[in-house]
Amino acid sequence: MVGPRAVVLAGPSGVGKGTLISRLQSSYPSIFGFSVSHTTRPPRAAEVNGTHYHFATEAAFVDGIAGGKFLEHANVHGKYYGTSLEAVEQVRASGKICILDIDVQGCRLVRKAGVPALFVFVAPPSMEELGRRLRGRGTEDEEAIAGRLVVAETEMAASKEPGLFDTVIVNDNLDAAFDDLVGALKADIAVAEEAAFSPKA
Ligand SMILES: Nc1ncnc2c1ncn2[C@@H]1O[C@H](COP(=O)(O)OP(=O)(O)OP(=O)(O)O)[C@@H](O)[C@H]1O
Repeated sequence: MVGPRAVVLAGPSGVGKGTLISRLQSSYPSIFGFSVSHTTRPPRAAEVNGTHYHFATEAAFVDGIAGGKFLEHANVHGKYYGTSLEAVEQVRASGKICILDIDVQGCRLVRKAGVPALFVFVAPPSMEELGRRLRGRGTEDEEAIAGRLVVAETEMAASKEPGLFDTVIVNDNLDAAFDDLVGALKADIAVAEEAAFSPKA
């Protein structure tokens, strides 16, 4: 089975990507899936290799980067994290739509790798509203919020880059944005529903 294409959600921090993703999952259980990331950080107590993360040594991870294994990767406080092409393919092979919540640079790499996906940019109604949401969430201090707002300007510019995003959804009213997202994914959801409800051979 080929399976449905992935959905890539990008957009400034605080725009509501996580909120939209939770809603997709609760409205369509068993249709969406997440790829299992690789990391070089040690497993925590209850974490299972291959389920929560693929735990890797730094040497193996660095080899993987050189070998083009990762669609995107980052080093956070000295530990590597990455999404492998194979992990995304595994979700697709299971018949689910793989959700990728990545930054604009990651989108460029996923495009370049030729991964079949719908590329969605989630935009705020305004920078003022984006700032309000970041403050309202209460998870970052003022300095971090200011930094995120600066990055957001660059991301907004990238959203206009020709051929990068298939659609831009403005998350003003959450219900309307969710309807737009589901509308853009209509055909993909139908493919995944077919896979979920047809008996496996
Ligand atoms: N349409 C909306 N109207 C008002 N508030 C919203 C809307 N969508 C999301 N929010 C709120 O904005 C805040 C940021 O949303 P969320 O955490 O989903 O953003 P995010 O894009 O996933 O951010 P990050 O990339 O930093 O994880 C949350 O407090 C959320 O409840």
